[in-house]
Amino acid sequence: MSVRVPTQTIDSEAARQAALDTYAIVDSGPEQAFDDIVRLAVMLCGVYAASISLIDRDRVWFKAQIGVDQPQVSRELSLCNHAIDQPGRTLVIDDLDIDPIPAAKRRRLGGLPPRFYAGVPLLSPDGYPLGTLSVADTVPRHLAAAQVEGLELLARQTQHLLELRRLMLEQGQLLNAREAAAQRAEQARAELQRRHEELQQSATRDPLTGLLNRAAMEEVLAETLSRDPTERPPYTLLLLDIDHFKMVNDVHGHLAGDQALRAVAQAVLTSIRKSDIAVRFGGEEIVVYLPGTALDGATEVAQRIREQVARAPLRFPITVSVGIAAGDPTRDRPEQTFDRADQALYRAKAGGRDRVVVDDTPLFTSINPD
Ligand SMILES: Nc1nc2c(ncn2[C@@H]2O[C@H](COP(=O)(O)OP(=O)(O)OP(=O)(O)O)[C@@H](O)[C@H]2O)c(=O)[nH]1
Repeated sequence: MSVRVPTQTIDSEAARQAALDTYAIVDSGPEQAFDDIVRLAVMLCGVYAASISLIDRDRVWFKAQIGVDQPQVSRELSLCNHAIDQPGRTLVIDDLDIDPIPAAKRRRLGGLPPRFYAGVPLLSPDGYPLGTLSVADTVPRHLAAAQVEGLELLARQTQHLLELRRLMLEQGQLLNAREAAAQRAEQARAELQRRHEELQQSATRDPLTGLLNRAAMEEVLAETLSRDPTERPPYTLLLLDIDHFKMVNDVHGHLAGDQALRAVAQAVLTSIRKSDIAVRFGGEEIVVYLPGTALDGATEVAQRIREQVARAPLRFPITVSVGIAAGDPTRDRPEQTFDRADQALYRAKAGGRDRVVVDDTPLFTSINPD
């Protein structure tokens, strides 16, 4: 790490503090790497005490220390605070009795006042002094040039550790920001999808029964007809109508009629497969399209619906009549199949209602004029 030492002394305490805050290190827990450095400093200089001191607003806090009595001291009482007055230089005072710093008077190392002090300022890459790596003793001392140089090397390693910590914090923040942005994007996408589905639902569903509405049926029909007839499977159509529904409304009221309609729709939905399509075609008329289903299968479905309707939990009994017709896309058009189902329904009504009637027109007579 190359550190640009400012040519002037600290021109802004606020900027210095801001630089320190970017490391989020003050009041953090002990870390082996920092502890190792103060241990090495003690061994290198053969002194009683060493510390990595960080200068916070109005206190000096020790990230790592050996032989220092307090976990933190006020700035006025700190020798390190004095050492950063000249951020680019190591401060060495062999004997504080001869060369006194007022703060030293009230500091204690193992209960005794310090006599020797050497501190290397720790700088941010912008040159702001963050604190010091310092050694101290209760007796006067003199460091050899190699020891001072070694102490400065250890200070540089401490700066590397600080930078590593800041980079990891930034990475973490970046990751968090990215995750938060991805989460927000996903939420927005889900919301859009939900609203789209809601709109789709309201545009294609009959609100009373939840069945597809006629507009949706036209859409499905158009889409189906756009495909090659040979790719479309044969199918059956059920045309279902509630019996004497006018009377249900007249006798029990329109709301009860609505309930009956919902019960019939429910009976239809629980009797068909996912691939089948049920449409509220008119007032109380429901069309069910059963692709790939032959007449006998469709008759079973229709009977199931009839039985379910008969068991519907309503205050009054209701029945349905069903007409069924088979369609073959390679031979007849949908309206022809629909007409045949309608005729079968007519016969069910005429035959006494509450029944299923299958169209018996031989398929080969149903010729597609196109
Ligand atoms: N409650 C309610 N009634 C509806 C709704 N849509 C249509 N109807 C009623 O359904 C009744 C249909 O009656 P008709 O077509 O005369 O037939 P029906 O009384 O069922 O007699 P058949 O079909 O011959 O058994 C009318 O009274 C409509 O008002 C609806 O959404 N809710």
